[in-house]
Amino acid sequence: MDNASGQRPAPDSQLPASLRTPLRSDAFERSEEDKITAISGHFEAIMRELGLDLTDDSLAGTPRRVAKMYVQEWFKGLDPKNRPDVRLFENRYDYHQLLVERDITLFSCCEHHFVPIIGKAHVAYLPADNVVGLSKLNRVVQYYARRPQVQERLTRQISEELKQSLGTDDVAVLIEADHLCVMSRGVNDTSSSTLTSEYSGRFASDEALRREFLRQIGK
Ligand SMILES: Nc1nc2c(ncn2[C@@H]2O[C@H](COP(=O)(O)OP(=O)(O)OP(=O)(O)O)[C@@H](O)[C@H]2O)c(=O)[nH]1
Ligand SMILES: [Zn+2]
Repeated sequence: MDNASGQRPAPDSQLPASLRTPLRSDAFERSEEDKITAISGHFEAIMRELGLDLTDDSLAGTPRRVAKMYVQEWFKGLDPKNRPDVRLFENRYDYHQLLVERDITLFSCCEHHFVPIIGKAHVAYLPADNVVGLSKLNRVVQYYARRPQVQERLTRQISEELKQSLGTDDVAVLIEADHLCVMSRGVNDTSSSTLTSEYSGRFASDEALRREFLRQIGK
């Protein structure tokens, strides 16, 4: 998504500085293929250091598989070219009540341990002059999730993007997620989960609206 001058937008320039994912200014100067080749070499070094035999036919392709997974799947939301184009439609039907998109699949990666964060996002808004194509809500969640993340920043990035794209402050975001860094290592707690929320506009000021949102997502 290059701008009119043919330049790639700076990463996260649509967000306030405090909400941007920390990225260097040269983050996207190298091609995807160059990144995959370099990461593949680094991952091969990790495997060698662990003592694994890379001539084994099952392990031989792993460094490149991991590198492709990082660049093209797990972390594709770092690259501004993958930011979804949020299509709006004129609100001809005058629908101004709560719209909730619940149970959006969320797959992210803990930026402290590089292991998965798995959960659900629930988003809602009050349509004003425009309504949004529903799938774009899922796409916004996925774009910001597919990065090294902490759940708090992810929640606020989604909220900020939706407010800007939908042209309204009346937005709610709630994320419930399991952190594999908590479940599979460290405290090894497999029953706890983490809930974060961001309420803006009328969701912040109107408790009944907030309760209705929570009721609709089964909370
Ligand atoms: N606030 C927040 N913390 C997170 C998130 N994901 C992981 N963490 C925490 O990040 C912290 C990193 O703390 P450290 O003490 O540096 O790391 P650690 O020694 O691996 O910590 P333990 O997990 O307690 O073993 C841990 O407490 C993690 O649970 C997140 O999304 N938000
Ligand atoms: Zn972690």
